[in-house]
Amino acid sequence: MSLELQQLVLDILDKESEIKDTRTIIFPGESKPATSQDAQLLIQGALNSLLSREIILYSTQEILAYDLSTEGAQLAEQGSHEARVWAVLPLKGQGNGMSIKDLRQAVGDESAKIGQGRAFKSGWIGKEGDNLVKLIPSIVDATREELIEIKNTGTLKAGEKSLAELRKRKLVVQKKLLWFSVQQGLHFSTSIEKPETDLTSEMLATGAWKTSNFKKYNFDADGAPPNGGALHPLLKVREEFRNIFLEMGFAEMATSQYVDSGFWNFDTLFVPQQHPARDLQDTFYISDPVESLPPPREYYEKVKEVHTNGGFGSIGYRAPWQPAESQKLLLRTHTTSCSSRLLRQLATRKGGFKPVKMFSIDRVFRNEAVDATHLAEFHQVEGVVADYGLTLADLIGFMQTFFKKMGISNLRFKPAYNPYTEPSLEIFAFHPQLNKWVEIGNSGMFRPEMLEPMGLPPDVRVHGWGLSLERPTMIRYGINNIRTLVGHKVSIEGVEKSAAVRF
Ligand SMILES: N[C@@H](Cc1ccccc1)C(=O)O
Repeated sequence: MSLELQQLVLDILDKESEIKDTRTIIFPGESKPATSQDAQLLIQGALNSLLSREIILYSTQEILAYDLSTEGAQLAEQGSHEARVWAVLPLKGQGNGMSIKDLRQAVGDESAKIGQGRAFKSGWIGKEGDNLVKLIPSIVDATREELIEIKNTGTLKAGEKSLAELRKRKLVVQKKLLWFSVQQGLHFSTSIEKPETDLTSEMLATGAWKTSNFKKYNFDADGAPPNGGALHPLLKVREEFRNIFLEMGFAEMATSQYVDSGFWNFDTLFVPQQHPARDLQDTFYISDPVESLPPPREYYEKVKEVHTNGGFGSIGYRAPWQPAESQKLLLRTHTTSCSSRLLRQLATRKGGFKPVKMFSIDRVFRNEAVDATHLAEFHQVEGVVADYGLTLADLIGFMQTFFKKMGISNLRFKPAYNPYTEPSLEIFAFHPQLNKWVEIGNSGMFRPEMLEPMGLPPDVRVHGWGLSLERPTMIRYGINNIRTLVGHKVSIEGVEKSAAVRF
């Protein structure tokens, strides 16, 4: 229809150079002009399309008009309430009149109620005893006539007063009527060419773009809403953890080294060089380059000494030291390598050691067989507190506050082993759906063998705790298979099930 209408408008404009009032347009196949508002809106659609190509110009004209309400439309059809009351009553002097009950039956409750009053006032009806009679043999139903006039013309010749009265009676409503005046535009032509909307590679290759007519870009049009752009669940949960740490007065530490040396990832943490976790099966070693730059000499010597011969009350591992182990390049297996760097910085900073609370949330890598609960790369959330005279009770207190802010208040701690902490505690929380205690993190007080070679004062205690970002994210979003978090969703039933019980 729009194309047909566009053509019609152009043909009229071609003949008459202007359309003053679009309500004069006769639609194809019709005999009368399309004066209705619906027709004008159709015309507006066609005009907009022509306007966008500057084929025409148009201005919008607006008038206030009146229309019948539902009740008004009904009265226009059946007659006003008062006329209907008058019509059913017998004329005075012919019989005994009609009882109110019979009147109600004849015209309905509403017409009987409203119509009686108005008919009395106009002197159309009167009483004969308890009954009603009509007083005059004929009436003019002015209300109905006015309503019909409004229906046909949108207004009343009789003027404002009658209109106001009908509006008060809620028989008519006001509405805006639109129509348009149209002129020829800059690119006026009577043939409608469908303009190109895209510049294609074919047009470029053939040179057709030079003569093509392109649709003007409409910078005011609302774009299609994109359905992407949401944050990944891991990022949302990371933000929650970050906020908890910030609320507790922690600052974020630097975690930029995905690739680190055996020295920072293991040696500084007093992880023995023969520890199974260093094994190729658990750690991704870098093949090119194989070696890191040499570690800071003086510190390196202290770390080596504590590993091989002990010190600070420790007897060390008394195992042969292999410098090559320290300089192996690897993908960090935990963010505790970053905590170690941070602590060494604190020990050597110019103004001397100051207590800190720091956290990190970042990616780590382990050479693990991928299954529903394990990935070869995941994220760790780690908190570290360094201060004078901290005790195990402080660590437990910190973790209780931290996990409470995550909505987990029922914690248990189990003695565990980390090469770099003593005592070490695994953190368990009660999972109400699984109805059992599940491990949610690992923690401990860093050993003197780790802290003292760094040069931290001997009465400084450091404790830390760590957990994965993936596990709480999976719980929060009801995800059973960790692979769902990193792309393709694998849903092998057995895998999903075992993942669910393992939390
Ligand atoms: N690095 C430990 C977590 C941890 C951090 C700090 C202290 C103790 C433990 C892990 O990978 O699980």
